[in-house]
Amino acid sequence: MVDMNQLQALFGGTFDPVHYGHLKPVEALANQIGLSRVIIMPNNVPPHRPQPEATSQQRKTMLELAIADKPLFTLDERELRRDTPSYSALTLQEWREEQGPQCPLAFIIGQDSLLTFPSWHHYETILDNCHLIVCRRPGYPLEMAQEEHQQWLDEHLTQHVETLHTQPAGKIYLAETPWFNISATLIRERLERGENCDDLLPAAVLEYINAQGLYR
Ligand SMILES: Nc1ncnc2c1ncn2[C@@H]1O[C@H](COP(=O)(O)OP(=O)(O)OP(=O)(O)O)[C@@H](O)[C@H]1O
Ligand SMILES: O=C(O)c1ccc[n+]([C@@H]2O[C@H](COP(=O)([O-])O)[C@@H](O)[C@H]2O)c1
Repeated sequence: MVDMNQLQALFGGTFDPVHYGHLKPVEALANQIGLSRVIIMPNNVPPHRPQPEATSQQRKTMLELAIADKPLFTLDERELRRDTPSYSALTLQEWREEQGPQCPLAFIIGQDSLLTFPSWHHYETILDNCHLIVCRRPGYPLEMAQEEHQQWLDEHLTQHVETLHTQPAGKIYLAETPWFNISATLIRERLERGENCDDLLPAAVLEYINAQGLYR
């Protein structure tokens, strides 16, 4: 019998700020595939984008507020402790070394991140250390732009949740999570224009943003 509590999942991001498009698909995912815990990991120096508007400390505080009443989530601060680019390949290698070779591990990303994944630092090594679990995101194609990357994706795809719980790494799972048309960019733009964001992120996070005068 498969022990469905073995799989550990890390969810990395910039979270500038954290919003329902991060939290709700991952909560649905946890129910669908059986995750008792998701470890949220904010980056410090995002490798492929400009520096965030909020400081690392502010982004961490917003995450703490967002997950305070959600026991599914815990926070991992390892990337915040490094001043070098937060390369996922390095982080996941380190996590694998801590957890040992047999433990099933996964990295959760959104569909947009899958599309850029082949441009990530040493991307081909990431699947040596973990599975990739991809949440749906509206507005992004389901196919990779280049044929060779589509081939790479096809070679690693699995539709079997059990495989994620029994094999330590190496598979890509496209989860059928609900769509949320929310981005941190949209929230920053709306806040700059003084528009309402009540339905886009947790109230405690919004209160903190207002108290700090962020994204004005
Ligand atoms: N609405 C969403 N649906 C599914 N996945 C999402 C959504 N928003 C973000 N993600 C995923 O969460 C992870 C962290 O995303 P990130 O912190 O960059 O948020 P973002 O909203 O994309 O930010 P920004 O607009 O600043 O680029 C990424 O893997 C991303 O694909
Ligand atoms: O390692 C890389 O080269 C790399 C390139 C782009 C993104 N990432 C990671 O992917 C996660 C989602 O990224 P983002 O930019 O959508 O927040 C986050 O943990 C990033 O640090 C990692």
